[in-house]
Amino acid sequence: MDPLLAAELARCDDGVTFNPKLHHAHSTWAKTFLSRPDLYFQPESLAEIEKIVKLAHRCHRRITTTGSGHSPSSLTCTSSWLLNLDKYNRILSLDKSTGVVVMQAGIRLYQLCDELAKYGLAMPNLGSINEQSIAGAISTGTHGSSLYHGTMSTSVLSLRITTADGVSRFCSPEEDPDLFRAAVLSLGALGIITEITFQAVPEFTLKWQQVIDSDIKMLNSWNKDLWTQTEFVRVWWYPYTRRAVIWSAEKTSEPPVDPPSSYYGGALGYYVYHNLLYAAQYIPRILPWVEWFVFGMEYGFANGSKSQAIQPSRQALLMNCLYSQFVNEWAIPLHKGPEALRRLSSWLNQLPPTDPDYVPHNIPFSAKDLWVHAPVEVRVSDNASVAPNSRPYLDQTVEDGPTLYLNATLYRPYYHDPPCRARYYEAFEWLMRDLGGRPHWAKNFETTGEDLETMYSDKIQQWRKVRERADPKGVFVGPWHRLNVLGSGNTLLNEEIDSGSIKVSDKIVLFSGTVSTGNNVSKS
Ligand SMILES: Cc1cc2nc3c(=O)[nH]c(=O)nc-3n(C[C@H](O)[C@H](O)[C@H](O)COP(=O)(O)OP(=O)(O)OC[C@H]3O[C@@H](n4cnc5c(N)ncnc54)[C@H](O)[C@@H]3O)c2cc1C
Ligand SMILES: O=C1O[C@H](CO)C(O)=C1O
Repeated sequence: MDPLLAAELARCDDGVTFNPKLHHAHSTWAKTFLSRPDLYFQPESLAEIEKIVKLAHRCHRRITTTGSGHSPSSLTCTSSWLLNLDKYNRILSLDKSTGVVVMQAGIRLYQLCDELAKYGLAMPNLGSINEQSIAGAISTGTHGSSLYHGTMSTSVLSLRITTADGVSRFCSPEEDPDLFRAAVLSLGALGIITEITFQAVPEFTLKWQQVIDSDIKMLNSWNKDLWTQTEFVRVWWYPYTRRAVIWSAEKTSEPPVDPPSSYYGGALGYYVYHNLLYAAQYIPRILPWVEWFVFGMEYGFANGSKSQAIQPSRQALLMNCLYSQFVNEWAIPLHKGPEALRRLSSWLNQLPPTDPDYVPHNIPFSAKDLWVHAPVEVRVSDNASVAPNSRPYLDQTVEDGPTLYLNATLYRPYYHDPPCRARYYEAFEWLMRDLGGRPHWAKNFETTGEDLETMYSDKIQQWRKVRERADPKGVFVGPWHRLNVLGSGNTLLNEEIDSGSIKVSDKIVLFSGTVSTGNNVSKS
């Protein structure tokens, strides 16, 4: 054991458990980053959490908190101390009449949804999955897809956070609003969120339908009723076939109806798709055909094909995210959506000016010989009406209007990096920046801290000020934070410089051979 830690432990003989695990391996869900923390903690009480923080502080160690490791970037990677709240996940109180629920912050969203359902309550919205912890989900700005809802953090009424001095503090829009606005989207860099008070809603059932059609039809309805036709709407856009799946859902009191099943929709489709993507690693030019075939088989080859079902919201809002993937998601003003998709299509498809869908894309990178499996997830959210004293400083959504999220997904068949990713993402991010966008904090963006600083201007400065007050020595700061949100200031006493994260690439078979990237986190 580290002699400094041994001495500090001997000094604080307080009977509180301090029980780290050694040799823990932590990886992101997509297995794009792997790290081996020195010590791994799963505390079961607040006293344990506070003790870990105090000891880290005194021993000049950094603490990273991870929920379910679903952030696709290296945000949760560390070679120092890693803490997870899976055993600190109980509901503390629940008021059925007001929908106000207080919970320990490690609770996973599926556990929360199950608990709420017992009392006739639900989360107002969900993203694609329910694996995340509530603290992890709010800490990166997780969102679903609805113009009638904001990001998940907009349902947080107050929270409790253990800051670097080992003291747990409450904050809300009324009580220490600065701390609240910094902590409600903190990227783990302020402290350990231990408790969350959340506004749930009466449980609801959704009647959804999914229609596949031409993308032009979708773009033409953009400014009419595409996003307002029902409370929840999301779109998957397939650029090579120029088609789109529109999923829309409305509350109903009708009895449940299971989604339709088809011989292809289950395991068969899953493996066929996976293996076709794998084949495309060797022959990338088949990707437009793969897109046509896979989505034709899944949703129908004819435009206008439909499917529908009626399910509880906690099932209906989820989707199967399939395989390991890179995700590069940006928030741009909603009204710029048609321009964004048309320019991306013109670039990706290298459309000639004679093509009816052609627009000048102005993207300064070539798409020649570039083949990517490029379904783009198209979603919306609206934080514009959130009161200024509760809006997160690092909120990536559009300040004064509805937000469009474009998510450039790239699957990694059997954990192999797809070809052309670097050039595709360079072009995609260039376009997103050109349209005034900001990246989703959790995802695989390449834009650097300097650009981010410009995008957030005074807000990032305000966030830093509160962060410094909560954690002056950098107990919660690692290389991802330094690169993306902390700027070029002095290295802090506890700050982790070498994360020890390991980059996993297609040259390496996962876990049977890995390469350390040396002193700094490197993006996979
Ligand atoms: C398959 C898949 C689907 C997804 N779908 C969506 C989606 O639909 N919409 C969307 O917006 N995002 C989506 N995401 C991203 C995901 O919601 C976020 O990455 C989320 O932050 C993950 O939560 P987590 O519990 O796994 O947290 P982690 O990834 O483990 O951590 C995320 C951040 O939270 C911090 N953190 C975690 N717990 C605490 C705590 N107790 N106190 C302080 N800080 C803490 C961590 O330090 C880190 O900075 C998806 C990701 C995947 C892999
Ligand atoms: O990060 C994400 O992954 C899925 C897409 O597969 C999703 O909806 C995200 O957001």
